[in-house]
Amino acid sequence: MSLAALRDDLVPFLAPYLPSNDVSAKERPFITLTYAQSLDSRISAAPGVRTAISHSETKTMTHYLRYHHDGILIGSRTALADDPGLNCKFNDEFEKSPRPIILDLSQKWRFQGSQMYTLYKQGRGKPPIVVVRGAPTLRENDVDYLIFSQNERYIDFEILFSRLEAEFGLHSVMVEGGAFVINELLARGDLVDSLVITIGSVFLGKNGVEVSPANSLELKDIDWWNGTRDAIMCARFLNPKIV
Ligand SMILES: NC(=O)C1=CN([C@@H]2O[C@H](COP(=O)(O)OP(=O)(O)OC[C@H]3O[C@@H](n4cnc5c(N)ncnc54)[C@H](O)[C@@H]3O)[C@@H](O)[C@H]2O)C=CC1
Ligand SMILES: Nc1nc(O)c(N)c(N[C@@H]2O[C@H](COP(=O)(O)O)[C@@H](O)[C@H]2O)n1
Repeated sequence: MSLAALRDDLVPFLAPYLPSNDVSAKERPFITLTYAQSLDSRISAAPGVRTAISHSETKTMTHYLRYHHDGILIGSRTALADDPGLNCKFNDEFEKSPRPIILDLSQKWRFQGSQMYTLYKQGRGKPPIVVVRGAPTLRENDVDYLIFSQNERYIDFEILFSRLEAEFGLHSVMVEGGAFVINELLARGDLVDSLVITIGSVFLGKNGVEVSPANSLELKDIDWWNGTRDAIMCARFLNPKIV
């Protein structure tokens, strides 16, 4: 199904927070942390339940962000629970789809049979990079594997992002979730260049999957957009040092 048209005022609103076209050599990609949350800071109604929070206006905004990024990163539980497409439907410019990156150290998720696979085979999405620990137990066609040492329990995002730039030439990556990944990145403001949060006018309640940083955080360069049912906050971290 086609997306709703992008609201005109979203273009100047988002412009200062988008990756620049500067392709000079950098150590890591431009990182945008972006997700949709409820008023009570939940990103889904319950663990493993795909939950629509965004209005059609802000859904289109997400695809506009996808249009502007080389990669899109999610954790394995989001891949397994949501079976997301992660392509770019903005103006049906599927060739602008970002490269999906799945953090799946123990290789529980499969590309074959997924929505991403269907879209790729239809020429409407890109094949994924799967981040694994040790040699992949199963190598799927068209998947690139980014292999970390067997000893790694959790990957350091600084190293991951540098490798995505150096080995795959990704100059910009948007991190979409889920909660585990978002909370990790909220603690690594030094790695996040832009924060784009959609706030839906809904409460999801105590069973919902919560996002919240371990410590308080201050933001700068804050701007708000008001839509029919959602708001979007764009910002940067004020003191992006690990505490
Ligand atoms: N509303 C929204 O914008 C979004 C909502 N969601 C929702 O989030 C929920 C899933 O969130 P979670 O359960 O928190 O899982 P998650 O999607 O954050 O995945 C967590 C898993 O990712 C891997 N991982 C994360 N960080 C890692 C690291 N540093 N190194 C190695 N592996 C790492 C691990 O396997 C970990 O168990 C789903 O219900 C989904 O619908 C997901 C994305 C966006
Ligand atoms: N922006 C946004 N709003 C919501 O309400 C959401 N539930 C999400 N979820 C994220 O989008 C992925 C689905 O992508 P496709 O539409 O299948 O391409 C989902 O896996 C979450 O990462 N995002």
